Amino acid sequence: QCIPSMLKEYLDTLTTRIVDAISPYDTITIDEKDPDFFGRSEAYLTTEAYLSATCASRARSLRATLDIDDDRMSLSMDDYEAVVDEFHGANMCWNKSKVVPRATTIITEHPGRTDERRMYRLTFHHRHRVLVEDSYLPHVLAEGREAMARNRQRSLYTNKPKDDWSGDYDAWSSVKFEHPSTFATLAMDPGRKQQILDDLEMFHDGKDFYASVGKAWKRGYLLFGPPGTGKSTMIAAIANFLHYDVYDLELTAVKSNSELRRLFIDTKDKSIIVIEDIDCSIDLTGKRKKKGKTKQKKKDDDNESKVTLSGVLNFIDGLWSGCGGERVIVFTTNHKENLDPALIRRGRMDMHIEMSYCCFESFKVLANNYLGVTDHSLFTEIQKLLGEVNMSPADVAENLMPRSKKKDADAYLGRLVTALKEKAVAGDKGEEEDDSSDEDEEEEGSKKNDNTDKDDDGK
Ligand SMILES: Nc1ncnc2c1ncn2[C@@H]1O[C@H](COP(=O)(O)OP(=O)(O)OP(=O)(O)O)[C@@H](O)[C@H]1O
Ligand SMILES: [Mg+2]
Repeated sequence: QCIPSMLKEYLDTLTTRIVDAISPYDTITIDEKDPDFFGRSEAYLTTEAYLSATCASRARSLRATLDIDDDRMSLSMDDYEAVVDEFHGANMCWNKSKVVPRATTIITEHPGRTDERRMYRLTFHHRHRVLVEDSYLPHVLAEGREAMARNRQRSLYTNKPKDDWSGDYDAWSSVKFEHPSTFATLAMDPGRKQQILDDLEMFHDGKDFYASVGKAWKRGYLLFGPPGTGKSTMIAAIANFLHYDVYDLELTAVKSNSELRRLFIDTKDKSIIVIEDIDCSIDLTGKRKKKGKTKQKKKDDDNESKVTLSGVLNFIDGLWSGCGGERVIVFTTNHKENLDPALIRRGRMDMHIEMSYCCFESFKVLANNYLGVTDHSLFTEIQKLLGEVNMSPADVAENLMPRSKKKDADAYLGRLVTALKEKAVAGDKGEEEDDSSDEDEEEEGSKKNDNTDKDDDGK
């Protein structure tokens, strides 16, 4: 403290030069404070996330933090700890240190807040300099961002009516997204499920590919099928698989195309934008017959919403869709045939996924989910009945739902057999669930279909 600051600076510089001259190691420092903003630098947070996800647990002394709304503690290296990360045969040594200001002149209202500055310092051999700059640091950045995306609390957003918007970023309101559905618990044809997973993985890791072919980094999925076949459940499973936020767009509350554009611009990256029951949300086609419509639908039509088909098409893949990246757009409908072909052509809705009545493979997933049963003497009979009767996975699940803590598989499977038999006797092929008495030609497509893997591609 007695050394004048100019002399100290000179001594520091001299020391650094001497060390550089004799040491074979290079160092890179990543500072906690962002020089341009208050708050912590992105480089520091990303590095911390990378180290926590990869090698920080090897440190003996760890620091635990709990963010507001978080359910579990996150662990990172404690101050003055060091860990070694191996990358392509080279040792990357990470230290965490902190600088404590010599004298605290400001006493803040928050006693816990100090002017301490933490930093990560990466030390590596000089011969790995190119490797570090060209490969290791980009690797740390990419993996760190991925880890941050995995750890963050995800949200479910819904659009507010325009009158309630205030400020610049208030078009959406949100709650925590905590839906438990996953692809493991989703009942559908295993081959089709794998295709969807592969497609999602390709999309998720496809940033460079999309850039190389000059396409905006987004993908559209059309989920269609009768009620209770798992369309909404699939959306939650996709969100959990990709670790994305969900924007549930209520199209009937949007009054104009410009409002729609503004809503789109206000969505963040790594998100799924969902429009459920797109055919009921708005009359986009002009083709739908009016005679069988319910009162509610008629009222919606009378509202003369100014959102037009071209507005929605622009929203999906107009120029504006290029702002930001990593967006998945999902439409659901019970009646694919009512949608305008322009709306669902490939490039807009890239993959058409039919969710159909419960097949035996789907039933096995549900039996395992609900009863923990993978085989049973009633399975053969159930397989035969499911081949004859259309029952939605929602109805099958309801029959398998345990009514007490004691899971009596015999009783619940027996109940399902009875329900299937009753349906078979009634000659009910599932159409009673279909509220579309007004539809002109109802195709066979939405009827019994064990081959859930058929879509327009013939996939
Ligand atoms: N394929 C499925 N796998 C697992 N559970 C399912 C499946 N389909 C339906 N279920 C169960 O049935 C309930 C209703 O399903 P969901 O809301 O996903 O149907 P939907 O296809 O979106 O129906 P709607 O067309 O009426 O919106 C869910 O809560 C879920 O528990
Ligand atoms: Mg639904």
